[in-house]
Amino acid sequence: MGGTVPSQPDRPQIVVDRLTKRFGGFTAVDDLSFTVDPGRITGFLGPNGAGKTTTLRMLLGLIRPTSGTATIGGVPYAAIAQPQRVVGSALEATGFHPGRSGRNHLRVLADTAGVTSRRVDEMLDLVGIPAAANKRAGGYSMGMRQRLGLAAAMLGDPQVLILDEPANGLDPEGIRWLRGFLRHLSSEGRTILVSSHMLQEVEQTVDDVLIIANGSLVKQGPMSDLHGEATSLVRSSDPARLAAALQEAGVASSPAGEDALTALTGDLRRIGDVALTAHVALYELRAQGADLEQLFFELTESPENANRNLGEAS
Ligand SMILES: Nc1ncnc2c1ncn2[C@@H]1O[C@H](COP(=O)(O)OP(=O)(O)OP(=O)(O)O)[C@@H](O)[C@H]1O
Repeated sequence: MGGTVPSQPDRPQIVVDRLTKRFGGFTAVDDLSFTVDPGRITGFLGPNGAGKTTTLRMLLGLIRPTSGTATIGGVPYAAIAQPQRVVGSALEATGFHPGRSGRNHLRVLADTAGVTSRRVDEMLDLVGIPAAANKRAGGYSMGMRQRLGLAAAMLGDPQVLILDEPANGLDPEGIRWLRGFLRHLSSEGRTILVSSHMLQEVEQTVDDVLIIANGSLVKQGPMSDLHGEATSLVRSSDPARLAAALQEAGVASSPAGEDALTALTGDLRRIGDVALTAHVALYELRAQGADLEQLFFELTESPENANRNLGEAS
């Protein structure tokens, strides 16, 4: 706070550079570096205890790094003049006064952030809990508390959103809603960082992934790189001919029963295009999906194998 305040770029990037946090002799975050780009949803993934929350807390200026830096739009969080207008965050779905209604909770925050109370009602609408606005937040379900947390994060109309496990406690409908919500915000060019301890939970939500284990980065890149590990089941009129055509197109495959192949790609369009060109009729074409659970396990349980497991992906 105080001093000269550098102006924030319109589309701020998050940059974490050699960030380390030790608690006594224990290293929770270990020389971690990554960037998070605007206009994309980035999943910050790792098993329980990997150091995600600790990293987010340093990013939000709540705890001090042992070494390294974390900046948003080029400056540390603490140096941002009106942080709620630049960065919205929801670290955990607690911290609500249980006796206070959702609306009153947001009003208190709106006052602090210098935001009109009209915006409070707009945000309650935005997150889909207007009917619960006057109910005690203490009686909210986990999903409703998550939505209230998102409403709070969005109060200042921030360009950057940092959310810790926002899908926790949401039912499938809630997760689908969250996906649409975040997608809309990222399409407006906002920078969105979302943590999760389950890759599958955010598989269809995020554009990019950052995977950490034991406080260190094991993988950063587009989600499609992980999907690149996928395979597809292809049933067709002429599997041998299709296998040859796929091979020519650089896609390996192996027989999978009578009229089927397993192709080593999750790119269904590509298979469809190759089949069309080869004049092979497709009877079934379905992504079998990378075994994300297995992949996540391999990445986070044996970081030294990460690059090998992911081939060229970086
Ligand atoms: N204040 C603290 N003092 C000591 N150790 C801490 C402190 N905060 C976190 N840790 C430890 O640091 C490690 C990383 O914790 P962190 O909460 O960042 O992990 P996480 O990836 O967010 O996990 P989870 O998904 O369980 O929230 C854990 O082993 C945790 O016990």
